[in-house]
Amino acid sequence: MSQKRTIDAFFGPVPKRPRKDTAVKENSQEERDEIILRSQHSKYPFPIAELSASICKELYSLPARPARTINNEPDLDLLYFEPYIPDYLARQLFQHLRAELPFYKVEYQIKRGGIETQVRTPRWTTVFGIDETSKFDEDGTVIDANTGMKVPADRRYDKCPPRPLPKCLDELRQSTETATDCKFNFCLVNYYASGADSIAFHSDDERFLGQDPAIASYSLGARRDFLMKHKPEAPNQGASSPIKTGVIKFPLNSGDMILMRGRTQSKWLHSIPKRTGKNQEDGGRINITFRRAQTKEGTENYYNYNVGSGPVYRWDKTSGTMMQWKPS
Ligand SMILES: O=C(O)CCC(=O)C(=O)O
Ligand SMILES: [Fe+2]
Repeated sequence: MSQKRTIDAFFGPVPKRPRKDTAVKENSQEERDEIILRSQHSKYPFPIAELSASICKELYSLPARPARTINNEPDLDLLYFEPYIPDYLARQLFQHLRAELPFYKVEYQIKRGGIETQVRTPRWTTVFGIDETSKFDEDGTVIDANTGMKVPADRRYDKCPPRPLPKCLDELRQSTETATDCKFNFCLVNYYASGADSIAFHSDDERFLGQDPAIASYSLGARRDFLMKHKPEAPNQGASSPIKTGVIKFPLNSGDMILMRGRTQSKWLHSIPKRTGKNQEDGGRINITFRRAQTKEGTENYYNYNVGSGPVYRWDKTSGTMMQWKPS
């Protein structure tokens, strides 16, 4: 057998078992790629496979193309990597993440015009990370970022306990930090199973992200339109002539990454609209965003809306759908 790669202590490998269905060749690259290491944490429903050694190596050569700055509209500041990840690699990443990550279909209540409505998130979601007041030690225990002491029970961490980024997402985070000069402590993942899944116009400008947050957003899989429009300005606010930009459309391809920064979140809205008709069955799309939350309220918010309190789902290759997962 070939050598085991070194890994962080708390991502300890599941005992190695050669796969029965593969003919083992002597110390070849294929053989090394057959050894599946898994990230583990007490708050993961199941261990999460790492990327193969060969995919991992490819991540070091990213981004595939230098970024283009898009700042030709009022308050808009984007870095567009077209692509960040080349197509063949984006395809492998898509397959890996869809098969390996735990997903959720979060439901929550909102009050509109005094009436309570139940909302079912129109896509699959999952999240990993912790705000900057805390971090994980080598065993995966939540410790205070300053003192290094174990964080005592905190209501904001109780309902959905925080969990670290698995190695397969953490490696992309590291690449993203190097390419953008930004720091991230959260990774949110959306899976749009078909064109019927969507995200409505919104901005990611919560207070817990601080002023003018930078958010890196990756697309893998099916091409979907990313729409942006300026927030309406109050009539007598600042500018002598009101801002009229209309809707800007980015047809995002697999492997593309957009870094939204500056006033983009405070002044603009973005969305992924549904696709209808013959475009609806598109094979699915994964969106990964890296963000930096500053307070425990951020951790609470992200887990509430991306994990929630419902069942865990996992991709089922046979049926090609997400299936409810139960511990065996
Ligand atoms: O899927 C996308 O590209 C956008 C996702 C998004 O805006 C969000 O998760 O806040
Ligand atoms: Fe967003």
